[in-house]
Amino acid sequence: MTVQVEMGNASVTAEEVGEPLQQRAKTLSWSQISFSIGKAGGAGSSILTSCHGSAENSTLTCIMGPSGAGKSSLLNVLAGRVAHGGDKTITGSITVDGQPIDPFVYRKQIAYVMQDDAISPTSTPREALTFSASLRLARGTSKQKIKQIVDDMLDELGLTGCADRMVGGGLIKGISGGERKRTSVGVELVTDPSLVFLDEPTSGLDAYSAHQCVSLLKKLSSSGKCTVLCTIHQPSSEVFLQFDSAILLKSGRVVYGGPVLGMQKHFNSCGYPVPDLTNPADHAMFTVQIIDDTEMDKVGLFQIEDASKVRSTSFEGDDSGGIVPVVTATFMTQLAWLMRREMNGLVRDKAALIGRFGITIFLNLLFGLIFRNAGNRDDSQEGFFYDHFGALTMVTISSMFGAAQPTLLAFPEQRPIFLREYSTGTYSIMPYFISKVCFEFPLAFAQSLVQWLVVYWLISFRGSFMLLLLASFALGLASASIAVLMGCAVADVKTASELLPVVFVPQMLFAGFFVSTDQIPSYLRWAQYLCSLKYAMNVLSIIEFGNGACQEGAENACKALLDSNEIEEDKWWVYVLVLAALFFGFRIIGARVLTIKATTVF
Ligand SMILES: Nc1ncnc2c1ncn2[C@@H]1O[C@H](COP(=O)(O)OP(=O)(O)OP(=O)(O)O)[C@@H](O)[C@H]1O
Repeated sequence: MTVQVEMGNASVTAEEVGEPLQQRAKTLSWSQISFSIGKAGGAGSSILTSCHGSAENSTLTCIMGPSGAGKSSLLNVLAGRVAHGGDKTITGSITVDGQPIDPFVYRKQIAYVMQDDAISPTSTPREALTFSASLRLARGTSKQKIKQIVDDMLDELGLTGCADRMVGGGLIKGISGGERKRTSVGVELVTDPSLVFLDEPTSGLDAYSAHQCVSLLKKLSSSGKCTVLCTIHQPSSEVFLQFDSAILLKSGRVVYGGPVLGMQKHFNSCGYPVPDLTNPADHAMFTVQIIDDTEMDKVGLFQIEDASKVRSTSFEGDDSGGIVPVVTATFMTQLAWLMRREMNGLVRDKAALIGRFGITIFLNLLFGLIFRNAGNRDDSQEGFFYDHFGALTMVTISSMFGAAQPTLLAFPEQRPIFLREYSTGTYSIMPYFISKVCFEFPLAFAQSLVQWLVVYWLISFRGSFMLLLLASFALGLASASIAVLMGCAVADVKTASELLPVVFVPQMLFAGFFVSTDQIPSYLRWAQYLCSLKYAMNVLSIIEFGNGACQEGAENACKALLDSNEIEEDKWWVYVLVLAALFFGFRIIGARVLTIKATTVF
């Protein structure tokens, strides 16, 4: 069957778009929704208690209430984005157009726009929407159709003027906050959802942009394409009156649920009338915060669900433990789109690129000038030998930080984007990591090449240029893997930066720079097996001080250096294998950490 639907100015068929476009705006109702954390019935464990309400077909509904009232929790429970199981208990009944649903099963049909705009800063709104549509619409949707859908959506969201400017974020200048929010909405809407949920869509926007944002949601819902439900903090009266319905929560209970114009009547009838010329939303928010729950019960301010409308429990959570995304696009399509985005990110974030190579050149020039000719002096003299070793040490340490630091600083910024996209089934973990590695390899190689071009002849290293370059390239990749794991595990750049010394400084202790391995207490020596710097240093020491490169007359010093750090020349390949294992091992653990996080992200 072909279903004809309107998409902005264009008319497309369900078959052409490839999505089940018979999904039109739907009515979502819920009854007796309770959500608790901790042992059932335990004190203070209840977050939502017997909540009821509905978001009627083609309407705009807001969930409001004081901070901690349970707005986001209710939205997440309705969206199936909070996992039942473990210490979380969710019960109640949810229906879509009268049919009971399990939100865990239904969640893919609900577009969910998170509070923070997790969009790639180097993408343009057009690219962000095209990326989402290409990976989330059904396979076989033609490029032409996707272009049409994206163009229409940009037009509808008022983004045509900035469609080809970068979204921006961090140090990258981009479109305004309101435009970014609309882009986030568009990224979800291109999948043609019948229910759209937004968590605090106006947060961080000025009064005008907040009004514009809600106007847009109103336009979307009243067009009949979708039903919109969002949480909101303290709306102005202009914003409040744009909503069709409001649900007011306090302490996880419903104070009011119904048409916005009925809220005033509810407060009037309970003895707390809205004064003239007062925003009813402000009055409601102030009133529920100054009256305690016992008094609210007494005066009937908490709305009890009409007994005739109470539905028996239709789900009790499936104890699925989290979201298991279903990816629509093929592996190659995912990889191609991710690679394209990585490429754009690399080329467009010029500051990051200049910083990375600029710092590498500056530091290595400094080492080169300080240790000038250190490799050509008489290594049989202890002082000269240690200058030579010191030069190798400094260059190696800078290799490690040079590769790890940019990754560590960039990854926490990309993490929320991954979590959003992975949890909505945009792509799976494998193409994501492959696309990252594909760009990291040439970048890390180029960085090592620049480094050794600067220092090799200035310091007069004795080992083979190519081998020294390859060893520090391997170190760069392995160190970046540790940074990826840290970036996967922590939520923000600040925490990542604070953790940097904890992870990398101990590596220097085990690498034999300051204390030889045989001096480290045996019960701590195991830690060296996790240190990429240690194994890279083993390889680099063999290349620079091993049999082939050691100066005549300095053989004893070279041998003592290798022996004291337990470096065996014929085991160089073992050290290379350990570096490869660390490279893969840390990345696999990082991927696992991220996917676990994505299943419980809400
Ligand atoms: N995973 C959780 N573990 C423990 N407590 C939680 C969890 N999620 C929510 N809560 C608690 O439930 C209550 C409601 O939280 P929720 O985030 O839903 O409130 P909110 O109304 O959206 O607040 P805000 O407007 O400040 O975002 C809060 O007291 C919060 O601390």
